[in-house]
Amino acid sequence: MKKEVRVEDAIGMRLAHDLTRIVPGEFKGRAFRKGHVIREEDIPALLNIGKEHIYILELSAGELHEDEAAMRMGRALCSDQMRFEEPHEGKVVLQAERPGLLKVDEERLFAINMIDEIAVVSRKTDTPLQAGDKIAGLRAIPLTIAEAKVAEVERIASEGDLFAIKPFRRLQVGVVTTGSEVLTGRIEDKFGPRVREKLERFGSQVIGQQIVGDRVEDIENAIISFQESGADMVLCTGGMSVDPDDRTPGAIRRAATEVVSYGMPVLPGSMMMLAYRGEMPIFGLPGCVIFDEFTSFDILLPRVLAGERVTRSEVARLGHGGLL
Ligand SMILES: Nc1nc2c(c(=O)[nH]1)N[C@H]1C(S)=C(S)[C@@H](COP(=O)(O)OP(=O)(O)OC[C@H]3O[C@@H](n4cnc5c(N)ncnc54)[C@H](O)[C@@H]3O)O[C@H]1N2
Ligand code: MOO
Repeated sequence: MKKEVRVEDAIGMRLAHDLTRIVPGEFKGRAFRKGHVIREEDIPALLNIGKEHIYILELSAGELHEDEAAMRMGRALCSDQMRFEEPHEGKVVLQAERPGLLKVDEERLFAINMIDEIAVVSRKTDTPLQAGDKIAGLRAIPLTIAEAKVAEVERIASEGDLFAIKPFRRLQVGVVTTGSEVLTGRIEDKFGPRVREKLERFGSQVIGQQIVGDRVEDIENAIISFQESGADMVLCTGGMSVDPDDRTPGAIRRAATEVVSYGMPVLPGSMMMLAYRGEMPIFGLPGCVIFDEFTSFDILLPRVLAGERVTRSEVARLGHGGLL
């Protein structure tokens, strides 16, 4: 049961929920905490955030306060390597405790959000996470909610992890840089530092870089020699498009035992190639990876680092939302 009381008459009463203040561009957050006992000096501040009335609450059996509902959903959905804190403004946030690739069971998330008055809002599956990153926000929509709805969330959650974090492997990576302009020293190599920085963010490292020209055999041999000297992955840079000097795709084809895809429905990064030589992934990185902050490489690299073997049909699915 909830009853409305004018703020002027509410001195000495307890707030039934957190109250939010928003100042555009400056502040959005909790102005008053649930349970706060209203004092005479609070009244102007309450009126300033538009509260002329407050609720006085008496929960009936089978009814939960929004904070209790959020806490119970937090406990049900928090899996390994995640944490959450007490609710703020009726919402609990799940956060990653370690870096890794987020996996979301999309169908069961959908089932939970089909429960009326429940909102479980997550990052997209396959999002790379750093420690401390948010994974999901959980809340009941009304101030009080039927306990049965929260129990249904708990039932769906008990079928297995709705959210999981796959750790990143720490790979030893070889870089094969193609292009006569780099080999002859006409221009300075910009690919090496670029991919080194991307890999280090995930805890992997470049064990060597071979600067070769545009000859197919040289590119192929460089890939094979990296594998023989213990590389877990090889990145080939440049020479991925349609000029007569663009020989990298052909060389990767010769070194590979499986070509997953040459070309991806992602822009930028449509000229990227992914292949495997045995278990070792080989990427062909087009020139845009030096230039653009986020490309198809940034979509696939975290998945490969999390130990997933990417398939052709998964690549094809990237077209939806692939215009970055
Ligand atoms: N007619 C077409 N033009 C282009 C196509 C196409 O399909 N048809 N594809 C476009 C796409 S997409 C990309 S991305 C770019 C570049 O593709 P490439 O991987 O073939 O890049 P390169 O030709 O090797 O080099 C382009 C540019 O970048 C410079 N470069 C290359 N490597 C390095 C390096 N290690 N350090 C610094 N700079 C480097 C190179 O000198 C060129 O200036 O093609 C589009 N065009
Ligand atoms: O599509 Mo390219 O490989 O710019 O980006």
